[in-house]
Amino acid sequence: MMDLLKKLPKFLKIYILKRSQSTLCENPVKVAGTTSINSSKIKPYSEIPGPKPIPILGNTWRLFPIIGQYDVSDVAKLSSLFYKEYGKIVKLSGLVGRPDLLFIYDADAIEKVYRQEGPTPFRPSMPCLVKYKSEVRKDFFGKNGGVVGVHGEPWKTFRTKVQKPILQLQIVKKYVEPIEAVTNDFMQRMTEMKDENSEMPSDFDNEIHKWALECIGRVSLDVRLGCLDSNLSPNSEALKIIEAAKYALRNIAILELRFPFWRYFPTSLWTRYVNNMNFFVEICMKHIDEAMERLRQKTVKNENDLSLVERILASESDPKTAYILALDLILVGIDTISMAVCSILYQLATRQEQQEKLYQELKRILPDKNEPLTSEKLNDMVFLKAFVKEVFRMYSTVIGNGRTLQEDMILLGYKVPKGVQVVFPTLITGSMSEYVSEPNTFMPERWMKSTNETNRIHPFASLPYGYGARMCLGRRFADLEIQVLLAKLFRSYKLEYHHTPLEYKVTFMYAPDGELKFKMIPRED
Ligand code: HEM
Repeated sequence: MMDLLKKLPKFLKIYILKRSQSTLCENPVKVAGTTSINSSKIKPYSEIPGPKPIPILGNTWRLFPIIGQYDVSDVAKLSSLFYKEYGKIVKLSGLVGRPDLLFIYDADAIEKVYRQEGPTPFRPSMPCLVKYKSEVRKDFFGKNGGVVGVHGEPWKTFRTKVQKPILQLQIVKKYVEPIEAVTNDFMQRMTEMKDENSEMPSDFDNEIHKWALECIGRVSLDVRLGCLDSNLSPNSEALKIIEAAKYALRNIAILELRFPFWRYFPTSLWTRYVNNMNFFVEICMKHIDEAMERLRQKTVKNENDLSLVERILASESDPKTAYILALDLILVGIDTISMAVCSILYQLATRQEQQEKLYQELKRILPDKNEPLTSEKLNDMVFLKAFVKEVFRMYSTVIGNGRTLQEDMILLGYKVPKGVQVVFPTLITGSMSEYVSEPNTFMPERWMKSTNETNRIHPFASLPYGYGARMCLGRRFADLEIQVLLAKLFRSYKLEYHHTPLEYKVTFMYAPDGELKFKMIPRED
């Protein structure tokens, strides 16, 4: 078109350009989620379908850790009902004291929001934590609030300081051995815990939680916390940490699900929450100070020899960055991963054929089951990684993500004002036939390179770790921890499940709801 224009006489060029500008409003414009739409047909926000505001709903919808505003008890079902009843865009308004929620079940529209989120994306966060960081302990956090529950420039400044080391493959690779050591202790504990039928106890999920806690302690505090020891005394720091971890994150749901009295006066649950958070701040300071002392005593300070914590300490004059980073990683890096592991283990234990495939892959890469892991060996475990991705697609642990719009935007033909909280229901979009072929078939192979071209997956339909500048900061460590656990466990043992099939539910995250009494059978070779 431009080439053609160049060849025309000047007066004709001016005429054509003016005409095209004057008719711009009538021209089709590209709108996320549709092919094109006439801009005069863009519909007002008020016309977006959705349930009529019911005041009581406002009391049940509360912020959900990490991803935004959700009713913790049945959001997965509710989200699916919304889609069936209203279609690809659903507005939930009339929420008491909070902005509207806009659910979008369209991978193109999700892509548009992510791509236009700007340099400081805004993810709605847990109000409890926001209050704790910005009011209760303002003295400690000041302007250095970390990444979770922090927005705008303070978020960007902190994230820029820490994201290079935490996402650098060279650094993550260093943790294969330490995470393997934690995992060996966990497997030892599993063998001690199994009953006369070789089954795990009914609270096995708690043990997985301790493994996750031990892993995150090793990464963010440079220490073995000792949570996997079999005989923890009631006064031990490890036991206190295990208890506090439950209140720091899991019980946030209770605080935020009910009417938020804690916003107005300190309820007993709120006081407990604050005390637990204070305890975590102390733990982080104590272990980071010890790491700093070790670093001071190191004679050779070659950057490549430093741990994650040491790198942060070496690059910052104030240890506060390391304290606060550790706190944030602990807050969001335990339940996410432990619930994901519960789900992956359940899927493997109930899909014997696929477990056998995994075992064959592991046997090929690790002929001797006792040989140590390396990052190269983990890289070769393509079926293992594909299996995890498929679990995330069909049973997304974090069932969605969200962004608060910082600018007005046209989404699916509607003008959406800034300030609205857009929800991306990953759990639903990951199983929509227009984005994923054969969505209801559990097929890890779809994630493997060799799979044929007819296998489609829209890149924004299933994003377990989010996307863009605000994407999960711990994703490389999360992947590593999951891979190490699966490689070690399934190379040496077979897991079976012989009880009533479990339903998935959003209790805190999306995970099988019930006792994970896996039978653990040693592999002969
Ligand atoms: C399977 C386990 C995990 C899942 C599914 C998961 C998922 C997510 C998601 C969806 C987000 C929001 C991203 C966005 O807004 O685009 C997030 C944020 C975050 N995650 Fe993870 N995560 C996992 C494990 C971890 C672990 C182990 C850590 C710590 C080592 C961690 C640290 C963080 C942090 C610090 C953020 C906030 C980032 C920011 O706001 O700048 N996550 N995660």
